[in-house]
Amino acid sequence: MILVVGAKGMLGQDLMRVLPGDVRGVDIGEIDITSAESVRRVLLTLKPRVVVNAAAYTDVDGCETNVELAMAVNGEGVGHLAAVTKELGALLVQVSTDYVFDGGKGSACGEDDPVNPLSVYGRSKLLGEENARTNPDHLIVRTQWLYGLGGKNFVETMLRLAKERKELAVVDDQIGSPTWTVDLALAINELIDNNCRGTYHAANSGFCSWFDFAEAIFAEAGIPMTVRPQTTEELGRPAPRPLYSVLDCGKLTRDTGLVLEQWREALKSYLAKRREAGMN
Ligand SMILES: NC(=O)C1=CN([C@@H]2O[C@H](COP(=O)(O)OP(=O)(O)OC[C@H]3O[C@@H](n4cnc5c(N)ncnc54)[C@H](O)[C@@H]3O)[C@@H](O)[C@H]2O)C=CC1
Repeated sequence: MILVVGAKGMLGQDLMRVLPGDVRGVDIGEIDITSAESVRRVLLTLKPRVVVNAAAYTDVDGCETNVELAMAVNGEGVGHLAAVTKELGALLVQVSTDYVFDGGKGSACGEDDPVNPLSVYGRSKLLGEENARTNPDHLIVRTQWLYGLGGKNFVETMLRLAKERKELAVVDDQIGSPTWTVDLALAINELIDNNCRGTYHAANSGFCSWFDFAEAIFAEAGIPMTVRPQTTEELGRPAPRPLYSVLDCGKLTRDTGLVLEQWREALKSYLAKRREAGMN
């Protein structure tokens, strides 16, 4: 059985839809990964063959002021999962982030590039990676700029703001790859299926700035909107972000044969799914 932890989150919901076979999901209410006792109880009862951890404290700016919570969920919580999966002889799949990098390289980051997180969130996720590795049977999947049904994300924020405004300022000096949670779930499935172990990058192909992404969202959704470029400094968010954090996903392709679709194609598929689901 595959157990998805954080099954009610944005990625968790798509993992539940995409992963084949006997899949169970747990989230807050049934498990609290910050508690070693809770993790032990749930995992020893269910005895999964694979645990995919999509649970996290994902409020990047919130992490700056809630350091203890960030470390407990994103760091130590993964340690509890690693200890019990190791005891069970189960694979632990840990979802991580481009924010473990500082974005200073200026070209796509490979799995073995040096890490240097700029934010509390990035540091907490890096601790999660280190803790995941205490189970030798682990898979760490770094991804970025996620959007999906049933989650707070940039696409939904843009579409909501479009109902209130005719003009928006969007950051144009952060570069990355917008990634649809369905495509990430497919990549995680391929990695598990191909018995891959260790660290992998998985994101939709191509890259852009948040500004480019906003323009694409409005163009594909057929919404007239004036988008103005803005710098990260002008926006002034609490947590520093890497400026160039494109992930090199070549290892994923070499080891599984999978190339994730171009980000703009994925965006079109997502917008079509939203329409099918009756969202506007
Ligand atoms: N959203 C994004 O743009 C990115 C997300 N990631 C990573 O991808 C993964 C999935 O992210 P999202 O789906 O956006 O997250 P989300 O915020 O939508 O969902 C997280 C889930 O974790 C659960 N959770 C929180 N604390 C918990 C605890 N103590 N015990 C058990 N469950 C708990 C929440 O109830 C929620 O259902 C996370 O590991 C995140 O760090 C990586 C890169 C970018």
